[in-house]
Parts: sequence; structure tokens; C-alpha cells
Amino acid sequence: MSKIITIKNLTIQTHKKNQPPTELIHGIDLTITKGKITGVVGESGSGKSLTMKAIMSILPESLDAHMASFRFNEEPVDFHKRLPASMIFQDPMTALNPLRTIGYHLVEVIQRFQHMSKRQALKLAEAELEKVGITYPAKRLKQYPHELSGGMRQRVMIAMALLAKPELLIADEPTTALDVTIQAQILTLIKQIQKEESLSMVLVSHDFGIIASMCDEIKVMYQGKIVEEGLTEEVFANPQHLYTKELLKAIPTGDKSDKLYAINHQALQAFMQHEHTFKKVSPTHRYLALTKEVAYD
Ligand SMILES: Nc1ncnc2c1ncn2[C@@H]1O[C@H](COP(=O)(O)OP(=O)(O)OP(=O)(O)O)[C@@H](O)[C@H]1O
Repeated sequence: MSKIITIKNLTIQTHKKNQPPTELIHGIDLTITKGKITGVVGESGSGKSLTMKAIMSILPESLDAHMASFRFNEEPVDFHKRLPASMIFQDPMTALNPLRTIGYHLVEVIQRFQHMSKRQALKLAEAELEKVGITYPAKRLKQYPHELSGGMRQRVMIAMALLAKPELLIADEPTTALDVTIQAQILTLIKQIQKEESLSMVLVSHDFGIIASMCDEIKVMYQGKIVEEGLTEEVFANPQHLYTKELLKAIPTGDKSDKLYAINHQALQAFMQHEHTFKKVSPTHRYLALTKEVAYD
């Protein structure tokens, strides 16, 4: 299967004046398969967002990224260059200007990528809003971000991301801020768009349930490393890394009497302190295994 992204040995560290650097991402190799949805799952702080921002070349200035190589569509590229990729974030409000209408935002993106009059661009914007399931699109174009619901704002973000004609779409916790019903609607929309256009996509979430239901492949991140990766059914049916097993136990079953499962970080910490190497389970499934057998608990 061809890869849209192949990164070798990505390291991200802080660089602050008069302070020793802290390494946040510890030399990961990352591949994203073309035309599929890849899920990146892990708890808050595991490094999911930083890794995605490194792909998009939008890391904050206080951080340095290094990589041994970076390929886009199997071709080497300079990783400081902006790729034909779009990213959707958890909170659409931070990406939308509160003083500008929805129409302004959409026209701005359209005119950045296509030579078109404002009138033509507005027509295209209206059609795009309809495509992402927004009712009364002509009226919405004249409204301001705060006049729309959270779910609708996220639909606008998806429309904006698509109007940039991306070859890769990265959605970073796109539904975390939404309530459950709206969450399901947005996920269905994302899946539908991905299928229709065979778009290459990355979905980032701390929720293994969402990742398992949406994605073709999974990468599990923990403490700045990918600790397990494989096809969804492989990782789900046959988890290998202790952290993956813990995440799977933590998926809520929907049963009200269910107690929230607390991940056993103590055992994990002890485990992670030992030396690791990747071990293959299948050509597509591998995990970070202890180099030597040690008792860690
Ligand atoms: N600008 C920064 N300067 C210093 N440390 C940072 C910076 N941004 C993120 N970090 C740290 O890097 C680690 C990884 O952060 P990252 O945002 O990638 O995590 P995440 O898995 O996406 O979690 P979340 O869902 O909470 O964003 C965290 O420990 C975080 O505190």
C-alpha cells in the first residue's frame, strides 16, 4: 500500500534560552497510508498533537523538530515546506475570526487556491456548506461564528479544510468539545467525506472506541513514542503492548453501572524504563517490546 507520509526518526525538543532542552518526542518512525484513515490514539500529553503539527510544519517557535527523512507521496520533501494538507482542531473558535462572517472565511480560503471572483467564490462556499450538512447555507454565510452551534462551527471548519483541496486531512480531536449526539454526526460526516474522496486522513483521539470504529489503521502513542501500530482489527483483536491493553480496558461499555477503568501507570512507568525494540507480529503489526525479558511488576 503506498504511503502519503513517511517520516524517519522524528525528535521534538524544547529550546529555551538558558535552559537545557527537554525531549518531548523521542525519535519516532511514522507512516500514513494513502487513501485510508489512520488513527492516532493516546492519553493527553502522549505527543499526538506535536507529531501532527510537525507534519504540518506549524510547531510553536519554542520547539525544535528534527527528522532523518521526510517523504510525501514517496518523494523526499523539505519538512519546513507547507504540504497540501489541512488540519482541523478541537476548538473551531480558535481558528475562526469572531469579527468575520462565515462567508468571509470560506471565500478567503477559496481565493487562496483558485482564481475566482467574490461572487463565484460565495456560490462555491454555499455549495460546500451544503455538502457538509449545513442547512440554510446562504443565510449561514452572512452569520458570525458565535451565531452557530459548536457542531455547525466544526462543519464549517471541515468545509474550509476541504476547500483547500488537501491530499491529507488531519483531524485532531475534532469532536472532543461536542456533546455525544453531535459527536456521532460529525464523525459520520468525516467518514463519509473520506470514503467519497478516498482522502488520506489522520484522526487523533484519546478515545480508543472512536478510533476503532472509524479507522483502518491505528498508532498507539505513549510518552512521546509510538508503542504499537497495525491494522485496526489486528491491534484490537490482539493487542501486545501493555499500554494498548490498558487503553482497551478503559473503553467505556455504555453500561451505567460501569466504573471508569483507571490506567495502571505505575506498571507502565516501570515497563517503559527498560530498553525496548520493535517486535513484529505481522507485516503490518508491530509493538515496542522489551529487548530482554525482565520482570517489571
Ligand atoms: N510549546 C510547548 N513547550 C513545552 N512543552 C510542550 C509544548 N507543547 C506541548 N508540550 C508538551 O509535550 C507533550 C506532548 O504534548 P501534545 O500536545 O503533543 O500531547 P497530546 O497527546 O496531543 O495531548 P492533548 O490531547 O492534551 O493535546 C506534553 O507533555 C506537553 O506538555
